[in-house]
Amino acid sequence: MAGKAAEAARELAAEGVPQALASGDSTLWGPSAEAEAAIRLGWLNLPLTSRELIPEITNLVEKAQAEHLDHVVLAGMGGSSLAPEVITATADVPLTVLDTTDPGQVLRALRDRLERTIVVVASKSGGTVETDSHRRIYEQAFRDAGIDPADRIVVVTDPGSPLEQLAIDSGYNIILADPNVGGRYSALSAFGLVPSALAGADVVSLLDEAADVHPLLGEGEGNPGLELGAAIGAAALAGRDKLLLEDALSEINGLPDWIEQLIAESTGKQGLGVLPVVGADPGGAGDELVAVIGTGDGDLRVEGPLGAQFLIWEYATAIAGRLLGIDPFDQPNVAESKANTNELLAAAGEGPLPVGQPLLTDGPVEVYGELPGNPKDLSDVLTILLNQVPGEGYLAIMAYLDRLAAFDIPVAEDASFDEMADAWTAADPATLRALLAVRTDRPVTFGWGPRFLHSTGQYHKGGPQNGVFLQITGAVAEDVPVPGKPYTLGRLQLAQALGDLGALTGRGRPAVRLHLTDRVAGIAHLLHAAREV
Ligand SMILES: O=P(O)(O)OC[C@H]1O[C@H](O)[C@H](O)[C@@H](O)[C@@H]1O
Repeated sequence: MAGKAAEAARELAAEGVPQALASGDSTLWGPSAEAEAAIRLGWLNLPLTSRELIPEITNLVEKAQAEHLDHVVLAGMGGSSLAPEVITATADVPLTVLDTTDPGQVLRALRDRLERTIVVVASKSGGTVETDSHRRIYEQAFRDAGIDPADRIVVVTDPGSPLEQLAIDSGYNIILADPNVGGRYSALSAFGLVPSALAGADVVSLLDEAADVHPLLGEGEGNPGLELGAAIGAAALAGRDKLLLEDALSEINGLPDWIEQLIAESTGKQGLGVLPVVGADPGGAGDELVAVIGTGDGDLRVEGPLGAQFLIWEYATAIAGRLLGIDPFDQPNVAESKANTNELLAAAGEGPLPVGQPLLTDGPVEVYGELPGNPKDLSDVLTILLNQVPGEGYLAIMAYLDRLAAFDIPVAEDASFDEMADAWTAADPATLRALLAVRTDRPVTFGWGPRFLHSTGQYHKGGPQNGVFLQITGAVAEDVPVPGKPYTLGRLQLAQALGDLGALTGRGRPAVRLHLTDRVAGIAHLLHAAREV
């Protein structure tokens, strides 16, 4: 394997690819990708060009500090929030990220220090429904509290987007991003820097870290981006196309979630692609490739501080894309689930969404979908799904739930940290990943919906068709209207789940939806059923 990676890197160097990529050559991915690539390579120079933003960002930060706005909320999906999440977690500064349509999770943010809240509305396209909904909800909440939204909303978007126009009309602070950078490559652009700086992270150091590796990107030797991209691309071509991302020993917090979007959306298309697997222990399957961030054992190790990591992984993804023969800058299948969601909402009008009849009900969990083998209960359903995963395939769990709800679980006042952690784990739907992973030698992934729709969702629909899908939705206790729209967040969330389910079943993939009629009891029941064999 190491030999194949080195050979691929040598060949790429002999063809002059590193120099061409570093100088922004848009022809590297073939004629059909050229037009898109021509407007998508700006990320290569962000360590230098983003410095122009620093005075503007510093002004914004000083103004927010002067007004004591210390609760920073970021509304943004995919590339518009994943990088700030890692940057702030690594810098250990608080940032509330809204990349959900879960009413409970949005209400938690809304009810937290509104009088000291500043909201960054970040959307490259300016048309993303989740972000648009969050903006509407916060505008209303500020007005209801007698606060002028123009004093509290900062917009980050591309020049010319509908959101820019709206922000101008509304008198919002606007920071424009470099339009020649795609969403998932935008970590070092205004999308990564503005919310992170407001939250208190040192973004100049981040740019410095990236600038340190920048000169290496044109090199044929000693180029970490070339080596990583050649290793990922050569491994995938040889059938090792499940990329396990390990960061347990790293000082960088949460980078695998950002890498997941970059790799899954960039490579998962035309029936090809590399599946990132986050949070899993290596299972020894023949198609696994283990990449370690910082220190630890794996097939690949990527060293360096966060700013450098961003640039190296972006460059590596562009290189892997060339080796795989795909366009690493488009996301052709993401729109499909969005279109399904819009159609479902429009067709239902004010009536109920077409959820269908449950196949079975097991306590607080309803099971929707078609399955072979006549399952009698939830335990049977999970066993059948695991058995359906093909030899080269994977199981994807997709939870359209509140990802912070587990922390609401009551714990005894004198509980130790370990006891608290056990209580959270027992209430966390994400625990299902590990419980099912021990029952199969195939990778099991976990994504929060709709967040993953802007990440691995592309791979699920555009990559190799060997996934098996387990959706989880939940009853809504308290819903949130979206001002100016005919739907609530809860309705949008369910329509998103159904829209994606339709896209998956339409491809003939096995997919079921588990609906928790009582969320807390349903998660406990589900985790219990997953333990039974
Ligand atoms: O920044 P936005 O235009 O709102 O886009 C947010 C996300 O939306 C889409 O789903 C794309 O597939 C992602 O790559 C992007 O990061």
